[in-house]
Amino acid sequence: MKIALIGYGRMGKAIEKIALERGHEIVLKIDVESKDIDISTADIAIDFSVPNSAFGNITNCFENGVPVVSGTTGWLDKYEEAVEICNLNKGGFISATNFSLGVNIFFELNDRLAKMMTNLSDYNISMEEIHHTKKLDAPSGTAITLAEGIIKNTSKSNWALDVTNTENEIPIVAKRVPDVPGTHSVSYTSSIDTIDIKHTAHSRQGFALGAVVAAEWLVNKEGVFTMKDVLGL
Ligand SMILES: NC(=O)C1=CN([C@@H]2O[C@H](COP(=O)(O)OP(=O)(O)OC[C@H]3O[C@@H](n4cnc5c(N)ncnc54)[C@H](OP(=O)(O)O)[C@@H]3O)[C@@H](O)[C@H]2O)C=CC1
Ligand SMILES: O=C(O)C1=N[C@H](C(=O)O)C[C@H](O)C1
Repeated sequence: MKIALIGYGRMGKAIEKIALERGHEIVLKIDVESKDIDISTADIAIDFSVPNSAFGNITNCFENGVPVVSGTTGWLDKYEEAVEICNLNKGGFISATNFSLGVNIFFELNDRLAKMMTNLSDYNISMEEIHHTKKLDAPSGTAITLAEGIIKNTSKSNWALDVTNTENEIPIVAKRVPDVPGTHSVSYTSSIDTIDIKHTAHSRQGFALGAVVAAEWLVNKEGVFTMKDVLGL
């Protein structure tokens, strides 16, 4: 595949390495300085950039017939609008807050646990995410997806950052610690015990490999898909 990388930071570089190892070609590297780029020379674009550029770059791909795998977080309030533009252009799109196999299994586990806890009102839910200090958004996209999984399956109606004692919201604590690739945990605490589930990424390799696998899966397809489709979960 001829891949355009949108964003050539920590993730862009990790994706380049894995894509080359798997026999793909990087034909474009797009960053904030890029001007007059002809994206249509690529078979697919992989976007890991910044929240305020993602929507424009992604929809530009759809308008030029290039499918997109996007991992950028912090812009997803415009996701439905991007989906509409993808469908209008008969494009291909996968956006995921986390491309690693492990986290996608963790998402399933989180949904299942939330279902089991639905009627157990003695337990208080809380979440924590820990990332490196260069991260622009908080809470992480992965934490928001986990919270959405809990909201879908319990009486909680929202999530909130750094709150205590809330009836309807899931409290999320976001910590920033040098060099941490991404750690997420969900806890259910009662006076008797605590149930914790936790995912710890040891590097960015899982995110990058998942994004390249998603691109290989999407390249000749039309439609809007998720990592559940890619992984058959
Ligand atoms: N879904 C997933 O599995 C994962 C998602 N992420 C998400 O991916 C995103 C990128 O993360 P990461 O690589 O660590 O961040 P980096 O800051 O290392 O990389 C972002 C890159 O985007 C570039 N950029 C800035 N403006 C534009 C623009 N207008 N067009 C294109 N590129 C631009 C930056 O360039 P410059 O430095 O010159 O400003 C930088 O090279 C984040 O939103 C992060 O949350 C991260 C890991 C996994
Ligand atoms: O910015 C990061 O680094 C990460 N971002 C994603 C997120 O916001 O969930 C995924 C991963 O945790 C790393």
